[in-house]
Amino acid sequence: MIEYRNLRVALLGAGSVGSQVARLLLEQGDEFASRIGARLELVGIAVRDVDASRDVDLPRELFTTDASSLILGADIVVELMGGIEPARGYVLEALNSGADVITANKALLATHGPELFEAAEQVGAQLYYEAAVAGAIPIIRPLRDSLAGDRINRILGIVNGTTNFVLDRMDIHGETLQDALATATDRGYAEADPTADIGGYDAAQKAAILASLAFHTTVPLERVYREGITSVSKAQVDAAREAGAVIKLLAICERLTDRETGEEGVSARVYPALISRDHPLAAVHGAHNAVFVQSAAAGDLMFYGAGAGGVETASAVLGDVVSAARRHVVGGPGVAESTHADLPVLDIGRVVTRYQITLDVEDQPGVLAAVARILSDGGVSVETVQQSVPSHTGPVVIAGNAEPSAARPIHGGATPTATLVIGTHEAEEAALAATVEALAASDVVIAISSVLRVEGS
Ligand SMILES: NC(=O)C1=CN([C@@H]2O[C@H](COP(=O)(O)OP(=O)(O)OC[C@H]3O[C@@H](n4cnc5c(N)ncnc54)[C@H](O)[C@@H]3O)[C@@H](O)[C@H]2O)C=CC1
Ligand SMILES: N[C@@H](CC=O)C(=O)O
Ligand code: NA
Repeated sequence: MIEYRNLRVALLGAGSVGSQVARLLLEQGDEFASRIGARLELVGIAVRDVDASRDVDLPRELFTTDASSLILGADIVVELMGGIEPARGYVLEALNSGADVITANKALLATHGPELFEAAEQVGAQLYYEAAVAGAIPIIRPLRDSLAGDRINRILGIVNGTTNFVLDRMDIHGETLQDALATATDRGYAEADPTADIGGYDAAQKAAILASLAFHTTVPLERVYREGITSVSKAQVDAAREAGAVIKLLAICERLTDRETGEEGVSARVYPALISRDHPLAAVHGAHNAVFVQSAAAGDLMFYGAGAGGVETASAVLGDVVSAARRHVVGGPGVAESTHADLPVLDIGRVVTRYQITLDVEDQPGVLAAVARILSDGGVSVETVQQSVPSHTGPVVIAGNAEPSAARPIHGGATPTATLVIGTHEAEEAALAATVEALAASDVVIAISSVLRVEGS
């Protein structure tokens, strides 16, 4: 027997995710009422254009362009518009009025999170955001609640569905980045501006959110090192496959000790990296995501599932709606953000990982020794070297995200060339970058065609 009054839900946005949330709220009203002990009443849906065509058939009378009026008097506001403004203003309006807010907006959380959490705390409202990281996969709640008694040391994951879809298509079907991105956009995986996906911005926002939660430290978005996938070439994808590896866009958040100062800090970074085909992350296909969490007591945990997609993401949003609604009905404490550790966020230069450097050299006696000397002088220790002859002279890439520069001509055009693929042991990023510059400046090196980090050992 339901006695609690109806809970008024205002929905902002009816795109890929919002339209599915609205459909499920309407279709599963009785089921939700039983789970919550109160009926959820969808009071309206704010959109830019009430007459726009939508994939989902929803009652026209629910639509409005007046978001502020909807927010007024709502118990729960679901923000699925995306972007910073006006979403930020509406979320603040909702929180200040005492409504709980559910959002999937990682761009907003990663840039204005502290302001929003503060506003929520002031009035005792709650801000829920399970859908903001890794779509349908439960990862926010496990980090915030289930692992609240543990110490998280590292998070390694694929957290952007669009780029995983694109890299997968480039790898398996030989598609171009542009064609694969068009399909991802059609399927509702991509952001309104897909540059956010392929430029690594979306993954960086998620890394900032994950690192902040995991390390009880506010990690500002601008301290997250970011490289997207726009410079990943077909040649790199093909070479990775031939070598039994695959390129994935990874988000990595970890505790680090600065080798120079001994200071403990955290690092959050996003870049395309090589991982072995044997690694479980290599088996994450399409728009799926996977997040590995390494913690002191629980050990290794893996979270896997749909990282993007309208109906899949709606699941995470509705989970938050039900939680918020149950809090209205049965009470209980909310969850405050925990940033007490306040650890420094370390620069990318302090990160330690392995690398694969592919370079074209003159095929002459002594060249290998000269290359080995440059690496050793730079403090970068070589694990493997493979050589093939002949080679092309591709563009020079000085660092992972640097713009390619023109290859130097081979004098006289007759010098035989060879391609060296060097795998390094772990090295500090700063040492590696300086060594790659020294290699590029060396007379024996014709071109550096690829520098990739190697993760997941
Ligand atoms: N599509 C996906 O797979 C996932 C999306 N998200 C996040 O969910 C949010 C929504 O994403 P999508 O549904 O894909 O976006 P979308 O672009 O498909 O839909 C956005 C909706 O918001 C409305 N809207 C936008 N600006 C507005 C404004 N100024 N005033 C009124 N209405 C406005 C639009 O009319 C549209 O109905 C974003 O924050 C996105 O990052 C999170 C996880 C997965
Ligand atoms: N554009 C995002 C959507 C989910 O967050 C992605 O592709 O992962
Ligand atoms: Na999630």
